Amino acid sequence: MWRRSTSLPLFFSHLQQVRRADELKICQAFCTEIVKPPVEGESNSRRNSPFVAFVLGGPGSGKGTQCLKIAETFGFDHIGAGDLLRKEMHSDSENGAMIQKLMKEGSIAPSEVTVKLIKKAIESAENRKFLIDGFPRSEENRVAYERIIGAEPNFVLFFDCPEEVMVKRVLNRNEGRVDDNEHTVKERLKVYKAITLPVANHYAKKGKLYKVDGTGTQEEIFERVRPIFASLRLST
Ligand SMILES: Nc1ncnc2c1ncn2[C@@H]1O[C@H](COP(=O)(O)OP(=O)(O)OP(=O)(O)O)[C@@H](O)[C@H]1O
Ligand SMILES: O=c1ccn([C@@H]2O[C@H](COP(=O)(O)O)[C@@H](O)[C@H]2O)c(=O)[nH]1
Ligand SMILES: [Mg+2]
Repeated sequence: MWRRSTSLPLFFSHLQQVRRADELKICQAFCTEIVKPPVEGESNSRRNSPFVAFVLGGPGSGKGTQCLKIAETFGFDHIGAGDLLRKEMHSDSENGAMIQKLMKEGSIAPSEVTVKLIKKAIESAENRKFLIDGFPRSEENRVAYERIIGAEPNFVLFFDCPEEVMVKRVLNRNEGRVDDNEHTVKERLKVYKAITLPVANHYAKKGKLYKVDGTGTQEEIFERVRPIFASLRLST
C-alpha cells in the first residue's frame, strides 16, 4: 500500500530545508490533501490513490530531461503526455492523423484523448508515484483530468526559463520531432503563455506550485529539484 510516511511538523521542517534553496518558491505550504496522513476508516480508494506530480514549463524548458533524472533518483514513473500522444500518432489509431496535425500546429489535443492515455498509463503501472510531464496544457485539460481521475495532483513542478533559451534548446534537439522547427516553436510559445500558464497560476494560488529556475546545466537544475523530492519521504 502506498502512503505518506511523514508527520505534519516534520513535513514543515522539510519545507524549511527546501526553502533554503533560494531558486525555489513555494507559494504556500501544501494543501491538506497531501499532508494529511490516512485516517482510520478512510476509504481505500483515497488511501490507495497514486502520488502525482505534474511537471510544467515552456517548450524546451527541460521538463523531460529533469523527469528522467527524478524518475531514476526517486523511483517515480515518468509519464510524458506528449510521448503518449506521439506513440498514439505512430500507431494505427484513428486519432493518429489528428494528433500529428495538432502537434505540427503547436495546438493542444482534445482532453478526452490525452486523459484516457494518462489514465491507462497510471492503471497499468505497478508504481504508485508518477511524474506527469507536459500536462495539463490547458484549464480544460486540468478539469478533465481531475474529473476523470478523481483527484488533484499532489503538487506541480514548474520550470521557469527565458524564451530565447527554450527556443535554442528546441531547435538543437535533433530528435526528429514534427514540432521542432522555428514556426511551430513560436506557435507553441503563444499557446503556452495564453493557455498553459493559467494552469500553473491556478496551482500557485492553491499553494501547490514549486517554481524552479530552469537555466544552467542539467546538473545545476537537478540540484535545485532534488530537495523538493528528497523532502517527500514517500514509502513505495
Ligand atoms: N539545462 C540544459 N542545458 C542545455 N540543454 C538542455 C538542458 N536541459 C535540456 N536540454 C536539452 O534541450 C532540449 C529540450 O529539453 P527537454 O526535451 O527536456 O525539454 P522539454 O521541456 O521536455 O521540451 P518539450 O516541451 O518540447 O518536450 C533537449 O535536447 C535536451 O537535451
Ligand atoms: O497534454 C498534452 C501534451 C502534449 N500535447 C501536444 O504534444 C506536443 C508536444 O508535447 P511535449 O509535452 O512537449 O512533448 C504539444 O505541443 C502538443 O501539441 C498535447 O496536445 N497535450
Ligand atoms: Mg518534453
